[in-house]
Amino acid sequence: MNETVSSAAPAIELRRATKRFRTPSGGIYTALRDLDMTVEPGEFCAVVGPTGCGKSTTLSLVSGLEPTTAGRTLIHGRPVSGIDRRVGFMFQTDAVFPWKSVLDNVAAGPQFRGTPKKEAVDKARDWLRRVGLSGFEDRLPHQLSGGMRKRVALAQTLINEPEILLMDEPFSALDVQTRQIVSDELLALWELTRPAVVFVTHDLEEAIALADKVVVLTVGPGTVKDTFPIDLPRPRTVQEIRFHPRFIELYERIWSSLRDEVQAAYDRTAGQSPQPAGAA
Ligand SMILES: Nc1ncnc2c1ncn2[C@@H]1O[C@H](COP(=O)(O)OP(=O)(O)OP(=O)(O)O)[C@@H](O)[C@H]1O
Repeated sequence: MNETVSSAAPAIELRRATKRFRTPSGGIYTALRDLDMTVEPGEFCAVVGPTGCGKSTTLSLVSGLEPTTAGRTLIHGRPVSGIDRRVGFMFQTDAVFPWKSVLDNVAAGPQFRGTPKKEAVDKARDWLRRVGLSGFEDRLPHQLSGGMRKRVALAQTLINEPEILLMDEPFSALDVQTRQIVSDELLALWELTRPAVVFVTHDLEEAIALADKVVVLTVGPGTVKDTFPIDLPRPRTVQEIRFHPRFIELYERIWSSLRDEVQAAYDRTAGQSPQPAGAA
């Protein structure tokens, strides 16, 4: 495929993507089935769904951590074949070297990618400034608050200038106020570099406040139930956008789609089998 084709292609495309895992007892478990999803370059997509529906598995396919069993997963029009340098990740738990300073942690990514140390450190200093951590360069990660550690994680991820950013409940360990502040910082930084984002969350308010579209997955095997464009104005402040009348309308519409899936997942775990007969 030539560059013209790939630059016009969506940043991420899952086409009838199916993922089956082998279980410890030798059976097959279908986590995702025929999932179709597209994320355009620069688009912020949030994914919500009940517990165990395959949200993290979807990210694993896009990241190349797990191969797609059937169907296709494409990045910029090309099938994913392993870890791609254009893809950045941010998870619930921070990926830091606990013995390294904040500055060295942020500089580590570019250094691994071959940037000379001085240049990497200068760049790291600049990113720490952007996330409001100037003056904390010499601290060790455990000497920071949870919110500050998240800002380090943002700097660590964005310093590599990913074209695609995969975020798996990145702020769920934070208290509500800190979470909102860090979410605003994420939006401001996203506006600067505009990667395509897939943001997995259990929090529908967070999904609507951040995203350009919200994808609702069904109870497992996960597939796309509905996709809702979020036509709220930008720039947004997550603390305030939730008072917008349109926010409340969107919340009601999306929740009415999500509610049945959440209930079905709950019923399934309340004493029944992990997957209904014949689902695999
Ligand atoms: N490596 C694996 N082997 C077997 N089953 C797996 C594996 N990884 C995930 N699964 C199963 O696939 C299903 C989807 O898991 P996944 O973590 O993607 O769900 P999720 O929607 O992210 O869940 P949660 O909302 O609870 O974080 C789950 O039932 C899980 O147990």
